[in-house]
Amino acid sequence: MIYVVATVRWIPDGQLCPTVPNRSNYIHWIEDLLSSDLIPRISNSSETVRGFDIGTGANCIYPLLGASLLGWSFVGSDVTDVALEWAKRNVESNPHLAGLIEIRNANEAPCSSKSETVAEEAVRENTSEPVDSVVRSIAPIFVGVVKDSESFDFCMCNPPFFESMEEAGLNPKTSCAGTAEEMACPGGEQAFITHIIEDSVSFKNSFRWFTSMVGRKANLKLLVSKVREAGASVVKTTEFVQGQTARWGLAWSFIAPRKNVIRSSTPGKVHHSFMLQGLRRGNGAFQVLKSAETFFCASNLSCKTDSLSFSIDVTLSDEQTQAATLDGDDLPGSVEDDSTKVHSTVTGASFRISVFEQMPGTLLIKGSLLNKSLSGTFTSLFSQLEETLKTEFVSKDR
Ligand SMILES: C[S@@+](CC[C@H](N)C(=O)[O-])C[C@H]1O[C@@H](n2cnc3c(N)ncnc32)[C@H](O)[C@@H]1O
Repeated sequence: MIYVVATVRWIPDGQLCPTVPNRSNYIHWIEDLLSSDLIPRISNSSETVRGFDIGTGANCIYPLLGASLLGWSFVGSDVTDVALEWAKRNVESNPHLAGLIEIRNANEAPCSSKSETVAEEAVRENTSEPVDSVVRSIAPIFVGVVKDSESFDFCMCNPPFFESMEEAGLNPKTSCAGTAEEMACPGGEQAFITHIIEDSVSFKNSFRWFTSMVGRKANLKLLVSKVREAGASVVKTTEFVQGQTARWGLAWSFIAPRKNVIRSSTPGKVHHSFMLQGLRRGNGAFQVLKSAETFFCASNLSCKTDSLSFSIDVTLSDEQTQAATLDGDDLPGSVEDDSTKVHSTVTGASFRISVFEQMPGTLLIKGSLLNKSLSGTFTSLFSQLEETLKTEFVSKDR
């Protein structure tokens, strides 16, 4: 089991208390985006994945999760003194991660103080100005915060979703603890994310992926069209469901997609995940890991279990690989250019299953194909594993 080896120790009274499973689903979606071969990497990017968290909040939850789970480095921005001060405290209270996380004040960006005053007044007065006019009243997102020479693999954002605290209070699907600055901004999430989209055009070469969480499905549709109007070359969306709360993920990029990426006819992905929620008493990551091992051994697959990292490397023998290939499974995304096709002799296909504890009683099970072959076989085995583990460990009344 990989514990979330970061502590969010400091959250002042009234500030947003983060629910971890939804936050880590967003992180893992970004991980999938980064590992997809849809768009190339930014050429000058280093080995360590670098992210920018817009509105990191007092809890600094995304940088702490991303750094502890995946070793990513982050710049986290915010605009309120409370958020900036407490985010720094949270980073300092995790000395093993401190070198990976930098907190920046977006209000120190040029021309921000006037905008902030307008924005704060609008939230206080609960004005419902048209989105386009309030967008300009939101403090800078990237301008003056991202340095000229910098590049990031992605940005992420959990935006202030509402126009006012009254609106936040009316939404039964929202756990509303949080201050006005955290939860609301003039124009709500639509204006905030529109601001990110507009800024992203000027910073198109500084980020590989721009992403944001979206709280309302109706806004998602609208924002997708704004992203297209802005000239993005790739747009992706997803849905995150956690208990009663649904959120959506929006991602876009201005980098040209790889030319002639041909998907093989076999459907399959290189990463899969599912959650085990409401584990029966007495069960935890260790029992789930052992049960997953038994499942693969029973299918005559070779397993190497690492109880320290709570992962299993599963390998198909050459014969099993050849048999699956003959059954029609192939490379998930063979790259073809005009003149050459990449052929591959598939041997010893393998994948890794990892068990992460999200919170007591909730585990995230992740599967990653290690050598990108036999994605169809991997997909099918992973969905059988999901069914087996859910039947064994999760109460039926959930
Ligand atoms: C909903 S909270 C998210 C906090 C944290 N990321 C989380 O997921 O719990 C939104 C945050 O955005 C910050 N914020 C508002 N305008 C901003 C801007 N222009 N740049 C950076 N942060 C901003 C707020 O102060 C608040 O901390």
